[in-house]
Amino acid sequence: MFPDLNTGFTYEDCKATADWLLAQTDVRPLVGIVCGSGLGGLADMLKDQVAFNYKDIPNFPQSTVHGHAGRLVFGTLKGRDCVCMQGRFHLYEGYPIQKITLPMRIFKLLGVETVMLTNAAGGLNQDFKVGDIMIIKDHLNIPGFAGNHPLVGPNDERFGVRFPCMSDAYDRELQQLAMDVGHELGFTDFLREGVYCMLGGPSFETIAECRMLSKLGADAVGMSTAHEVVVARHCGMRVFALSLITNLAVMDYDSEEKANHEEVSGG
Ligand SMILES: O=P(O)(O)O[C@@H]1C[C@H](O)[C@@H](CO)O1
Ligand SMILES: Nc1nc2[nH]cnc2c(=O)[nH]1
Repeated sequence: MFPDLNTGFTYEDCKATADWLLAQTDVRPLVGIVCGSGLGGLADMLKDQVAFNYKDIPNFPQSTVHGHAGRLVFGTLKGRDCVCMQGRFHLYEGYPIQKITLPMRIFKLLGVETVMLTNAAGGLNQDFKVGDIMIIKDHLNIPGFAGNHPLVGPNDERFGVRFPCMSDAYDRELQQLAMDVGHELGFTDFLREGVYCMLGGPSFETIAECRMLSKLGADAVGMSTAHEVVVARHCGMRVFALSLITNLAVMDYDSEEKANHEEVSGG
């Protein structure tokens, strides 16, 4: 089920994959998009699509999660060349973290300059409602704290430096632009900003864990994005990211609410 589990993520491997893709399409994307759980419909907005199933792309992992179609879609959005991952990879699927972040390096080698990531997340901030959209301003990379970090291992300087800075991980100009456009479009009531906390999953959080994460400063919790952001920033791409708040984290022992993937992925 998981071919090439521990291989296929060196610079040469990533270059071979990027060159293979560039040979099959005239699209030269400057923007790369990652669709979170249940958000794959974003890819359908691309015009003049050229799409590849992940299973046909050399070195690519396969999507194993319901709500992640497993297609890389090239096309145009408002006349701009884009590439879109209709489905991403998560730590809990069993792949090494270097493998699940490989698409960020392939984006870079395709010519992508800006990455836009989306995810489904549980709201920890007591002011949040289901359906809110949170512009991510920062993250807590909890697997990274424990050493499960995508940049562990030999550093290839062709991608980036050994010790990349992360205090500017989320591009402030893009955050402000999104906020301004959101207000203009009348999204003020459900547009938020906050800190996203990545956990490994696949279990949802206990009540004590949710309370702890909230005290640590997280506004939303999920199982993705931070590892991709670290790799995208390491190789110098600009990053913008959004969480769709699909459920509210259970913080109270009297609550009857239970997080579940159907609610998160919209089906
Ligand atoms: O890919 P994302 O982060 O949107 O997926 C979220 C987190 C888990 O993979 C899943 C939980 O239902 O949705
Ligand atoms: N870990 C986690 N991931 C999610 N993805 C969507 N909702 C949640 C949640 O409540 N917790």
